[in-house]
Amino acid sequence: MVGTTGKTKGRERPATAPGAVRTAVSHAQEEALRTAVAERIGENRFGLWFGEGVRLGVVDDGDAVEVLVPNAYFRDRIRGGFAASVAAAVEQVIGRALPVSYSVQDEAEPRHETEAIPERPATSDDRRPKVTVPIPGAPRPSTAPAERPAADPAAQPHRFSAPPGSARVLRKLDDFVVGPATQMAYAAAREMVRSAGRSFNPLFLHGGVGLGKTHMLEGIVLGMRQAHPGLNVVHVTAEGFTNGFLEAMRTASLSGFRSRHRGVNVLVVDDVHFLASKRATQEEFLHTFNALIERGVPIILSSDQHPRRIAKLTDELATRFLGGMVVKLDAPDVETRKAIVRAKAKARGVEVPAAVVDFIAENVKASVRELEGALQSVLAHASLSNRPIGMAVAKAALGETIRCTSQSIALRDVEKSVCGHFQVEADDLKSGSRVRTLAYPRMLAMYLARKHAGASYSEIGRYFGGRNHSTVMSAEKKVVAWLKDDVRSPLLPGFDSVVDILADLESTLGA
Ligand SMILES: Nc1ncnc2c1ncn2[C@@H]1O[C@H](COP(=O)(O)OP(=O)(O)OP(=O)(O)O)[C@@H](O)[C@H]1O
Repeated sequence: MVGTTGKTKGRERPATAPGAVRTAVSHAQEEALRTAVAERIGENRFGLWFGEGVRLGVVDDGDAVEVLVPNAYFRDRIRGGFAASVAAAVEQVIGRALPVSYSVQDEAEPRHETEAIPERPATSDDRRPKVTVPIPGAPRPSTAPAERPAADPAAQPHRFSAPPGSARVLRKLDDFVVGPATQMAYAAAREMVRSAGRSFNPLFLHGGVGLGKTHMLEGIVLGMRQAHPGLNVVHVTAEGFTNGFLEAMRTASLSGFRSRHRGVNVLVVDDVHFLASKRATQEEFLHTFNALIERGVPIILSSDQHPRRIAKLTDELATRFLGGMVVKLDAPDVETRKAIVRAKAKARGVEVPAAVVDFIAENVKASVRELEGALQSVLAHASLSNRPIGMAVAKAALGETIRCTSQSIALRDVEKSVCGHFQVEADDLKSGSRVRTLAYPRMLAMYLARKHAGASYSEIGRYFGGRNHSTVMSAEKKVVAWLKDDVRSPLLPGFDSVVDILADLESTLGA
């Protein structure tokens, strides 16, 4: 049995051809269509616009062709720029002209049922797309499948929930580019897969946005299925779990909800920070967690915060999350960023000159998602302007982004980041209070503002409560001294030292 809940983010190629929702699509036919389009528009453009996330399929019993794209931008660009080439390719491969429709993946109406934990109620404020994984011809099991060996695990994408955004191939651990900032998390993920939770349990991954947590969870899901084919791996988001729980309460079907979650062999939960402040769901999750841990079921969790820093998470849950292995993913260093850009370009079948790789990696630092976006932007510029991928195009594509990024690490960002981390109000941070819980964060804020916002001592003093420049200078001195002595800090639970706190704040700032 599987769950289908999740969030929408970076998409990969969908697990199932778009045509599968209307009719079984021949893989060979899709490949032929892709080749015919590529021949017409050239490999580079094809790699850019028809690579990851775009599918071509004959649908409606051979009477139409559907191009399934990841978002409206792609739809407009492909339809606007390549409709004639697609139509000609269709005529060549199918032997006659067929109408071609362009659908955005998340907007495509699912027409084929999937096996899924029916746990997501449709609510009016539910902004996330309904997630279904079409399985052409697959029988729909009415109960959780018993553990059974799979002949080819990779060929059974329906046995776990496709997460967020969904009908797409899960990302592999092998495609995760490892650097010093993620080495430990990566090793832990591999070990979790190898030992299926016997070395430690749970595994809790945390880190800032777009740093690869979901990618790693997906890699674990795939790895588990390959290494332990009989296991029932369920992958949900905390939001999905919450919605499922609320719906089960509303419809008096709690026992079904419980048996679905407590009967799994591996539970993977993304974004557990979503449980913050949700007392009843936390209570339910705690019982699920306990039941699984007692049976030795591997649990893998991700969050944007350390368990101790998830606001309003009960102590019971935080303690349990801390009971296995807690590992942080940090922002990649420049060499890793270069390796990531090279890997992403290679995956698209595009050659990017070393100077352009360096330019992107040296200037886009905040997250891997932004790095991917920057590469996409450079490739799109080159394609749309019919120019080779070079420094001129890269600068034109990213100049504005880079300018905005450096300007945006401004005082208010520092303030926001510090307030968020220490959970204090901006007004209090700027107040005259000297209590340590405010004075220490204020000093760190001043230090960061000096280091990253390029502001003068006086500007910083004025901003943080109308203080004079000497206050800022002495705050900076103090923080430098803390760093030098590697002071252990009681300031923030979950962090050992001021170095850790600052590293975390700087990664939030994208510095
Ligand atoms: N080290 C890496 N190597 C290759 N790709 C990566 C790496 N880190 C992140 N990515 C890619 O960056 C994108 C964003 O990653 P992902 O969605 O896993 O981030 P996240 O940490 O879950 O973000 P969020 O907190 O917003 O949920 C994905 O396309 C992912 O494949």
